[in-house]
Amino acid sequence: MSTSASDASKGALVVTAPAKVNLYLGVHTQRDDRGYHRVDSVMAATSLADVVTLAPAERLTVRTVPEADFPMEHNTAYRAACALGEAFGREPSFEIVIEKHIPLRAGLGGPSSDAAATLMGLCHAWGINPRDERVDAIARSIGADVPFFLYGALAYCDGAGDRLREAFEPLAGAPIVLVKPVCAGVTAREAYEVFDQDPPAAAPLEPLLEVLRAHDAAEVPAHIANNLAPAACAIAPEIAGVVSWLRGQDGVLAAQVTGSGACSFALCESREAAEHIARDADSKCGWWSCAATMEKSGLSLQVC
Ligand SMILES: C[C@@](CO)(OP(=O)(O)O)[C@H](O)COP(=O)(O)OP(=O)(O)OC[C@H]1O[C@@H](n2ccc(N)nc2=O)[C@H](O)[C@@H]1O
Ligand SMILES: Nc1ncnc2c1ncn2[C@@H]1O[C@H](COP(=O)(O)OP(=O)(O)O)[C@@H](O)[C@H]1O
Repeated sequence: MSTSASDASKGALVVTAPAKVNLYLGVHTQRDDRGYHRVDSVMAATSLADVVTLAPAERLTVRTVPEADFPMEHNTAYRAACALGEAFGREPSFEIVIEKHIPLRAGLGGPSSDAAATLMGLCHAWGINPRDERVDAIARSIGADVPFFLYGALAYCDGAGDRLREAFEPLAGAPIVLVKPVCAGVTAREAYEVFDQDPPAAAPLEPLLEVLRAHDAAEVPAHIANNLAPAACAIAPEIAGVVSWLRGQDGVLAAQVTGSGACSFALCESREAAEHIARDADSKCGWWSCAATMEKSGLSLQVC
């Protein structure tokens, strides 16, 4: 008989793994040694989250609920556990169960957040400082966005998007709505490939950084930008329809594709507006949607 996520949580570590939105994404044409693009990325953790439970077991297993359409060995949580075990000479003998709430191929950073949650859980179990530079190196080897989730809730990262440049006081509680059209989704790899065919210039970054340094929430919507969005829309044209629909809704301050899509987000005037838009996106358009807020912290760990 298979165990449910709640059975597996007894005597375990439970890590809340938030989704992110890119308040700003500026992709540049320069690449690093791995072929990764240089990016400027401002990411914010949200209240939408996966739940990653790690329970001691005879061997490493990773299971998602609902079940994933790809092998366990490809799961970022599995790869993170193997890499950390190898680096620190430990056997990652844990049953890891990921309750998935963050949609796949959405630009919401689910795979990265799950990997970061796994690293945080194992660091706790093994008495490793998550700020250890070996942990940071493993994080960025799993995915460019993984370090962000280990850093906090609102941060500017550069390099491949994997190097913390500046952390800001979070815009905690700011209402947002997430909307994803019905489509197969967009992977980061596909979006960067299409970007290379005709790279649009990045929007100015500094105005948003200044507004975040001043914690001037009212000015944030004016500076939301993403020059990977045209590539995402070329791959899944439904995304452009979602963004323009969001921009036409009452109570929307700004709307943009998050990361490589296929999800978009809108900053809203109020929670009521975000909830109303989420309901309409679902009932009138048949899209996946979620009213959420920006979070005051990133990953959070509980010992059960
Ligand atoms: C686009 C962004 C924006 O935050 O996120 P998502 O939309 O995926 O959430 C990130 O740059 C994605 O980060 P992440 O999803 O961790 O990417 P990875 O798994 O490391 O990389 C997947 C593939 O994307 C491309 N890639 C990624 C990052 C980068 N700076 N340049 C790239 O060219 C590479 O082809 C790489 O093989
Ligand atoms: N824990 C995980 N959660 C979701 N997807 C994962 C996970 N581990 C690996 N993947 C793989 O990552 C792919 C999505 O990657 P990507 O598009 O870069 O992420 P995002 O959802 O942030 O846009 C999925 O199609 C899946 O094959």
